[in-house]
Amino acid sequence: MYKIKTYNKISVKGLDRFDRAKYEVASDINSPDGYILRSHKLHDETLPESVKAVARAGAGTNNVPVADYSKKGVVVFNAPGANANAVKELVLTGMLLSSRGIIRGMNWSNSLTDMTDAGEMSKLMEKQKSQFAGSELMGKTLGVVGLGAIGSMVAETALALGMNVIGYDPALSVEAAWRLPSQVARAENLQALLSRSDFITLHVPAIDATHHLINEESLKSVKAGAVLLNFAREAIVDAQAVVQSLDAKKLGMYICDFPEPVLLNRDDVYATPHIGASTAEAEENCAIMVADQLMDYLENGNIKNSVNFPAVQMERAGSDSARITFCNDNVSGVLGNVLSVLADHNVNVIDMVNKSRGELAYNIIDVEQTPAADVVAAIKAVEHVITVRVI
Ligand SMILES: NC(=O)c1ccc[n+]([C@@H]2O[C@H](COP(=O)([O-])OP(=O)(O)OC[C@H]3O[C@@H](n4cnc5c(N)ncnc54)[C@H](O)[C@@H]3O)[C@@H](O)[C@H]2O)c1
Ligand SMILES: O=C(O)[C@H](O)COP(=O)(O)O
Repeated sequence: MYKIKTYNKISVKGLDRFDRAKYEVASDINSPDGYILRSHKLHDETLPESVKAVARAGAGTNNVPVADYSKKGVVVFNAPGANANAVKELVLTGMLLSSRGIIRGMNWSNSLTDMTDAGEMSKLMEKQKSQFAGSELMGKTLGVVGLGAIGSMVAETALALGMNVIGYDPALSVEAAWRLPSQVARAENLQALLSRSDFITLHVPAIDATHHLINEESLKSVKAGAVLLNFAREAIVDAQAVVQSLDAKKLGMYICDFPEPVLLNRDDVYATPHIGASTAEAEENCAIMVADQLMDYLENGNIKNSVNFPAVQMERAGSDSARITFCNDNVSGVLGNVLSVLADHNVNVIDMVNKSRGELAYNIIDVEQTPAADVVAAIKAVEHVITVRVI
């Protein structure tokens, strides 16, 4: 029986993927084999030794101490792209809200509670409406910082609305580059993007390199009146610097998914409470994706969409074969030494795969018979081996 501990509200559609004959799934569980979570922060928690994998039902993994878990051989999964459409739609909403007098206009309408005559109200409205006039998105320039799953979708939608789109992404993957519409112009650097954009939208992960990417210095480059949208992470933007720029009438508006005390009750800030991925569809997509990935890892050792381990998949060699998986420091000789252990114990290898990523290597070895406990112990004792499983 595998045990899965859940944190946060995980879609039932995802949890229902776990066959309850093989899995116990609960928020309160001892010695779990795996976690499924959303934004719950794991940095200050002790990880039980039983945990083999952590599945983040979402995109950002900055709430997981990934480097620390890598050293322990714990696989961290996420759900790339599974909530991208939800975020894209909210970014689009933010752009529309910031360019038209929607919120101020609605607030004004709702303030007319003393009026009882519809005709009078209509007359007043026609007289006052010019103060809520806005501008159109068509023809404006959108700068997209980070052109991954969300950034590329936002870029595509903006193009469809008749906007000009420029993008900046120094770490763009080949796969993401293929996805990108050819009309997206490339900005050489962040400053060039900021100086040309009417709207700037951020879609980068929260990592050291992106901490306060938008700060007092970078805000000097924005066009007067530009709108900044941050549906990525709080840490990417220095909110204090944003407020100063807004007060100086440099930045026009700040639309974000991360309220901070300094941002509250301002007409030029709209801050939603981290609801970018909070749609039924996105929650389902994410939960289903990570549940499937977690099960395939626990039952077969296969790894897909991990943020710290290489992608590794291998068909089972046969129904009566056994599978050994192990991860190790990515140094030479470890696989050879493990194979020597198997040879010394007359364990015949049928098929195997070995892949590495950064400082880690991961291996799946199918063997003719289930290895005895002393064989597993001998593999574990090989220098640089971190974890071993027989499944
Ligand atoms: N508000 C929400 O609810 C919500 C929902 C989903 C994702 N997010 C956040 O959005 C982020 C992006 O999500 P995604 O699904 O598009 O991820 P992704 O991994 O598909 O894309 C991120 C992109 O950022 C690029 N990048 C990395 N460092 C960069 C830098 N310094 N400058 C410019 N580009 C850089 C990468 O190359 C990649 O193309 C997530 O990491 C998460 O923090 C927030
Ligand atoms: O990185 C993400 O996927 C989002 O920030 C969503 O977070 P949530 O799952 O807590 O809504």
